[in-house]
Amino acid sequence: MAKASSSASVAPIPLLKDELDIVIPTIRNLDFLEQWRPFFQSYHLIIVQDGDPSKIIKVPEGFDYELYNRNDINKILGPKASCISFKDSACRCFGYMVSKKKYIYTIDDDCFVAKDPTGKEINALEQHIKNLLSPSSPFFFNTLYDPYREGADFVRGYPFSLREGVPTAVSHGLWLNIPDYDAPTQLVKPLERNTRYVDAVMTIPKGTLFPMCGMNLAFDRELIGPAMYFGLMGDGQPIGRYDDMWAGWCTKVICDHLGLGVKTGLPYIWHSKASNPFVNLKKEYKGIYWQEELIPFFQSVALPKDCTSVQKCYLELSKQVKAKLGKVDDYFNKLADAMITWIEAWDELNPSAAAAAVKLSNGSSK
Ligand SMILES: O=c1ccn([C@@H]2O[C@H](COP(=O)(O)OP(=O)(O)O[C@H]3O[C@@H](CO)[C@H](O)[C@H]3O)[C@@H](O)[C@H]2O)c(=O)[nH]1
Ligand SMILES: [Mn+2]
Repeated sequence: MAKASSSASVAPIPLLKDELDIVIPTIRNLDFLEQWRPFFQSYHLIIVQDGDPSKIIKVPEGFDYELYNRNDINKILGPKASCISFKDSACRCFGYMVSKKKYIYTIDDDCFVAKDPTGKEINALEQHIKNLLSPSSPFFFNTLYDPYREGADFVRGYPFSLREGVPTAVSHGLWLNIPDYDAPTQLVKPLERNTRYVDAVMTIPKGTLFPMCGMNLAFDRELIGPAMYFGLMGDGQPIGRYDDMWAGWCTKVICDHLGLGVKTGLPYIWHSKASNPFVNLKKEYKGIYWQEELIPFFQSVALPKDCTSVQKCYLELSKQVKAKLGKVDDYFNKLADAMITWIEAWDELNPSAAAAAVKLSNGSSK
């Protein structure tokens, strides 16, 4: 007898629907959400409005969101608001701090739904969630890339003792169309577009830094949230467009120390707008030569064994920034202080997580 099978077309419940916030930094109306509606509508949005707080940001109907402008940030954080950048996408990290969810996805408002080589629309959020919910393999490189992916596995010679992997803290997505190039590269190659879709997700090996871009990024807020400070950028600061880079370097050395994983690759988004390369050059230029000292610094960072929580790691990192980078430029002394303010503000807004971190540090979590 033919097997009767009827399944009412019940829409699957979006993964992590009540455990993930979408954080969007913005200076413009959020019409871009229309394209993301099928993928984002079930999730709560945290909109961080930068620039003039009196400007009204239009959000399309039907989205569940909270919006914070500069007045709100100042009211909530008081003097500690000084650690949140103004007039730079770095302001987005305020959204990470006020969220109460386990996971964060952050996306820029000029990023749209991309299509894979078959022409299918990419649900970037779903792929990030898959990346975060499956382990990472930072201690030994798997040449077939993500071994936990459908149709892949660990290759011959991969130690079985390492195949359990470690928890994934960060999922770093990529971009079709406008690549995230620095200003000099953008100036030299104004027409270059990224058309290459690489069907891979890989763990960034332990001990290796990477240039983390904030425009299509997800992370486990409970595992690594306090390290995702996007620094002092924009208005009144000597540098911009190094917010996500700074956060990525701090995050990676702390993930390496705590045995957490960072993945990069899928999903892709469609980055639609090239920001002005001349404006970008003005923002970036100090970072372009400073980073020649910053990278060796992060490569040489050693965190003490008793740094068992992200907060403790981050405060230790702040000390080392002051001691070793303060002589590069006084900006790093200010940044080191702002790193401390960020942790104080984070713990103030997240007291239970802070208490758990202290318990962990005192080893009293037995
Ligand atoms: O002063 C500002 C400027 C912009 N924003 C919001 O931030 C993101 C990114 O802005 P935009 O797409 O205009 O700039 P890009 O150069 O493409 O951004 C890339 O460089 C990084 C700079 O840090 C950024 O993370 C990358 O994505 C948009 O949502 C703007 O609305 C802002 O909040 N304040
Ligand atoms: Mn952009």
